Amino acid sequence: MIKLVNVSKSFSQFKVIKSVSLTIDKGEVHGIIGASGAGKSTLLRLVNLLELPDQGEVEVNGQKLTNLSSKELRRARKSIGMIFQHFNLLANKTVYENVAVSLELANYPKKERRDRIIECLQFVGLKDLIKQYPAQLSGGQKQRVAIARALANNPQVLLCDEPTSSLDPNISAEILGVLENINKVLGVTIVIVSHEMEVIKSICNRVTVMANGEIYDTVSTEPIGIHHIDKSPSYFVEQLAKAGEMDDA
Ligand SMILES: Nc1ncnc2c1ncn2[C@@H]1O[C@H](COP(=O)(O)OP(=O)(O)OP(=O)(O)O)[C@@H](O)[C@H]1O
Repeated sequence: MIKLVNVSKSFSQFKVIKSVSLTIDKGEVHGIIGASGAGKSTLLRLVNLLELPDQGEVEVNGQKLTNLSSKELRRARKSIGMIFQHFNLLANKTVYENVAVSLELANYPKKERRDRIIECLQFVGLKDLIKQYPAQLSGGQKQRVAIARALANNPQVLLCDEPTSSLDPNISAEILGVLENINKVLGVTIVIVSHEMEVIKSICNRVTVMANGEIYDTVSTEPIGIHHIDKSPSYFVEQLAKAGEMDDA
């Protein structure tokens, strides 16, 4: 599904990705974790050629992206969705229009656009907010819009760059639930960059650990499930009481 072969990338003189080879199979939820500056986001952006590699080959869905013309690359990118830590929504467009833009850019048949937009917003649980602007939404709702936008063109792969890092733990859990659903229900292969081990352990079945621009290891894992935190006031009081008991001990 995704194959990187000896991919390297430098910014100025600094080699950020050093001859990395990685294969991700169809249907995986693949995590990429590592310390800050390890090269996780750059590696993810190399998968859809948002960053062009200096060397090496990138193949997605059986197509060598590194061999394509810019027109062919635009077409190939329809099957690769992406979401970001800060959502990257268009502030002057409504929820509906944010999703519509992605279909317009892809020349999706005009007559079918409305149904497709509603379908995607329904999938992420936002059908009732189509007329709102991003500023009127919570962080979790903004990320859901970004997910709907990424899903609109029926991608085979969804790249997620720190998708929950701006969200509180409960909202993170909800977004992870949406991503898990996309993988299970729609069969989309997911690659998720995160510096949070809890996030990676919750839904990933294979994980690449990066260090200094290289792959330190890739391991198969059993997802432990998404941890929803109790939001009730009694839970907070209980936790504070426990902390007090530990201080007394
Ligand atoms: N466009 C760029 N121009 C110059 N340097 C860059 C650029 N993008 C990334 N870098 C540098 O490349 C290195 C790897 O960055 P990258 O964002 O891939 O790491 P990361 O593992 O995702 O880190 P973090 O978790 O902090 O986001 C860093 O030293 C970063 O400063």
